[in-house]
Amino acid sequence: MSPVRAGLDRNRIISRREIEGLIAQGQLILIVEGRVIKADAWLPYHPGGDKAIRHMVGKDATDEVTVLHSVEAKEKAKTFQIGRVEGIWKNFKPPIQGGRFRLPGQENGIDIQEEGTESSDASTRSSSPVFDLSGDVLVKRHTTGTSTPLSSVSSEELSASTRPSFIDAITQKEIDFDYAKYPALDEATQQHIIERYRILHERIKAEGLYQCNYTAYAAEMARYTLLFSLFLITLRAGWYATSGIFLGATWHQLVFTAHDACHIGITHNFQIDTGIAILIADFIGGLSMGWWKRSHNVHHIVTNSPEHDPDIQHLPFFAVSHRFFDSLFSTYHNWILKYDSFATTMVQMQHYLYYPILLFGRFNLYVQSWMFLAMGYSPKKGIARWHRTIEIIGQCFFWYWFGYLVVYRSIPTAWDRFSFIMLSHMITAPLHAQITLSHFAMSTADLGVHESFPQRMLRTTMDVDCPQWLDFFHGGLQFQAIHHLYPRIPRHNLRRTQKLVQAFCKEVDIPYALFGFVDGSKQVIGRLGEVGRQAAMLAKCQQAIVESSDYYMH
Ligand code: HEM
Repeated sequence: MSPVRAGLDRNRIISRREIEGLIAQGQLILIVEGRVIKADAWLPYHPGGDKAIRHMVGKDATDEVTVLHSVEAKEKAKTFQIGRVEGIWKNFKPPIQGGRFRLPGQENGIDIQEEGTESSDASTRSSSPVFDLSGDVLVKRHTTGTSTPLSSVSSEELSASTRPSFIDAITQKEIDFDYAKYPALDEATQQHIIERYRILHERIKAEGLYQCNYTAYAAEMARYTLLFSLFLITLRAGWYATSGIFLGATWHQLVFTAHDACHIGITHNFQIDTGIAILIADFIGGLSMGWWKRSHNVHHIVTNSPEHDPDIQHLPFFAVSHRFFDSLFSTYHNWILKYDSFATTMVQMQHYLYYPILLFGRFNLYVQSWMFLAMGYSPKKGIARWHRTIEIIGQCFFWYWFGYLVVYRSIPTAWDRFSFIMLSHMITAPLHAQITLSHFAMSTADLGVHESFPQRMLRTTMDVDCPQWLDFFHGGLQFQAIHHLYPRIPRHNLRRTQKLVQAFCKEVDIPYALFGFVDGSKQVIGRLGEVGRQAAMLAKCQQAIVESSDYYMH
């Protein structure tokens, strides 16, 4: 890797137009604390993956880079500095998100894209529908308030109407989120939020909240050891179903520590924490730490964005926004999330299928892990280059002890093996519920590139209220909003940090979403039900169109 070339004046002021030109040429330019960073040479080495950087191109990435990195990593980013910018940087929309940029000398033609995606829930709300449903009948609504049944609409008008106009009609009234509750997106307001957020970060550091509570981890270890021992004892005793439950409970609990370690939130040493994460995820759990990091890092940066966040891309089973009806292109998977007839059927029933599907969530994670390792997505250079090899060894180890020694050798009958496998995997379902709970009911709108990082995190993430003695069950994931604001704070300090964040939210007037587990679950089921209802209406509309075309054709 060659950082920036020798003799370059790193403090040269680079104009906005010049930066636009560099990005148009395909360079990975981002801004960190007024420094212009060119990350091209670093990309193959980056432990955070390529997409994390690509989503920051053209943007001020100061807050994302600060909270996702160690101090040393942030210092390293400075070695890729090619210049500086003056004043407050106005974000471009990154190319990966559809931003368009003019090459040098290409002054006319394409407009600078700096306002962000317009295909949001918010923009959908503002467009006026042409068609609507009156009961089960598709009608054309007139501005006068009257409506005409579909059978009276001319065939030209029907064929001219596009699919999105139906989606608009259907989703017009179903938008759940009250955006007026959030601060305005003008520069002064957002800068104020950013300023207070950074001050809060300094306070968090000063109060020692980044220091890991190792005693709390000793208690965690004792719990894991107890659960794992109970799994072995009951297995030995021939109580296979009970044994499966204890193994599942061990996995369920261990995942929380893997999550902490993946965020380098235990020792804060990249290699040690990654080693802990690989031990738990691959060797003990059979899941790929690298797969999880790759998707989770992106999730932290583009939280709840239907096109970009893999954590809400669950078609054909779930759609948390009507925008999925448009068969979106996933920039994470690099494929189209097809909203086909199977998805149409599943999404209409998604609020009933939510919990049953979650029971099988862990099986999906194996598939994702193997795909990740087979594709060789881990960085091949730099500090993370050894991950893939050790993860493949971990997978072999897991299938040896779990698949061969436990399931094949220790359990005698096919039925006992089946019930052991199902129970051990299904018992981890609360974890999947917990992960989805924090985001599924929250906003999925794209409010553009001028929304600050803290506001976006708080708009897209909810916390779960629970008594302190139950913290072990939620494993820190109940403080998801706090965690999204400061992902590397050790888990056992999140409850203390919550108080500070609540005060910050009051100060900057951003609502802090906090629900009990039951209420939060109701919110999620409600959202899934609402989108499911929209899916049913869309299906009816499409059916009506097909029937009316037949009518006109004959
Ligand atoms: C040239 C610029 C960059 C450099 C030199 C850099 C360097 C590093 C390094 C050394 C690590 C290892 C963990 C650590 O020590 O903290 C890391 C991890 C990470 N980086 Fe960057 N980074 C850069 C840009 C970015 C950007 C723009 C983002 C997106 C916001 C990003 C997101 C991440 C994430 C999410 C991780 C965690 C990786 C993991 O899963 O362990 N990085 N980066």
